[in-house]
Amino acid sequence: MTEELLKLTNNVISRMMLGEAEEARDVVRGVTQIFGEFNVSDFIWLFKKLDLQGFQKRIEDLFQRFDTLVEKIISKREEIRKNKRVKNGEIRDFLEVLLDCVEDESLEIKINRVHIKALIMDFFTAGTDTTAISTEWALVELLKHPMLLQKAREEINNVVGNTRLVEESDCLNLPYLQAIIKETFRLHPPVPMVTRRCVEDCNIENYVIPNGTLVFVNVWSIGRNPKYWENPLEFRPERFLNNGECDNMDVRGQHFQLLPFGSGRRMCPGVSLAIQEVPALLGTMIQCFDFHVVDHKGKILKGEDGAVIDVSERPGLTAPRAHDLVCVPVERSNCPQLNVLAS
Ligand code: HEM
Repeated sequence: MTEELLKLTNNVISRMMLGEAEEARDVVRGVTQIFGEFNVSDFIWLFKKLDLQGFQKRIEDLFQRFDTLVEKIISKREEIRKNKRVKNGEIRDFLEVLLDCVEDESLEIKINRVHIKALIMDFFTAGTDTTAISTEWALVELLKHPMLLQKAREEINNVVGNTRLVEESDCLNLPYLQAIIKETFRLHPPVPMVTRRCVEDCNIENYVIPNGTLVFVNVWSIGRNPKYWENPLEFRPERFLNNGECDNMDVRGQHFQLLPFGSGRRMCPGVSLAIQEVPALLGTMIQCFDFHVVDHKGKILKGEDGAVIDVSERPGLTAPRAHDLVCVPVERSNCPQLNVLAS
């Protein structure tokens, strides 16, 4: 499941940006992993110039692989643009818009090929792993709590029915599904730490934080703090519901006890996309499939056994599961796709 979800979110971002599905998964996982690793040379001045853990070589290798991939895509598109006239009303992808900007002499802020590559890298890194991780954690929690899964399915069945798939536009009418996703963001924020650079000396509760300090906001720990959350380690989507409707706590950085997308002007610019993509994806999956989880010995876990699914995390810029989620999706008998085929 881990691999398939990453493939899917990679394809979504790739088709929006580049108009085609390009394989950047391995590079993206490599980048997010290296971001979170402890580099001795960053902390011990004497070792500053030594690359004791081989980071430099890994970074250069990732850079080369990504650069070759994007260079090939941009060159191919430039060739196509030479021979093509833009038609009115034509839907254009992100790369097309950026290449227009490179050619536009009148722009106040000029952008060049290096900027385009950086933006593509940024969006791949920030928008694929995060979305896949959120969906995977939500699915894991539902598999561990079959009653909640059942409730989510009933809601989908009542609101959407079984003649069509869940769509993004349905999500507003699926408060329980939304609560599941908020609860997943609380317990398993895909980006566990948000960083800020202190721009002036300040004093917080008698701690002096000098100008220039890099400050880490531990979003993961805030989401599990009993000061803000009742029984914080319990996965309970109901905490976000008020008389069956979504409460007013959102994930857009206004409620500081829940900051999966950060806050302020550097908060995640992909939030609007993510909060449509994750529920639509999770909703469709639980609408269409039952999942039989396979443990690390290859044994299929059923019923109560599902509760033992491992929930340890792997460190990095993002916080994915330490072990891939391996499960067998079994098509449900009243799956909308089957119904469409039968009619
Ligand atoms: C569930 C999905 C996602 C989560 C949890 C998430 C979370 C975050 C967080 C916590 C930050 C740092 C914010 C801060 O410092 O205050 C961030 C930054 C960013 N995100 Fe997301 N993100 C997600 C999806 C996306 C998507 C789909 C895109 C793009 C299509 C995206 C693009 C970005 C970019 C470009 C930045 C850097 C912004 C900057 O430094 O100014 N993210 N994201």
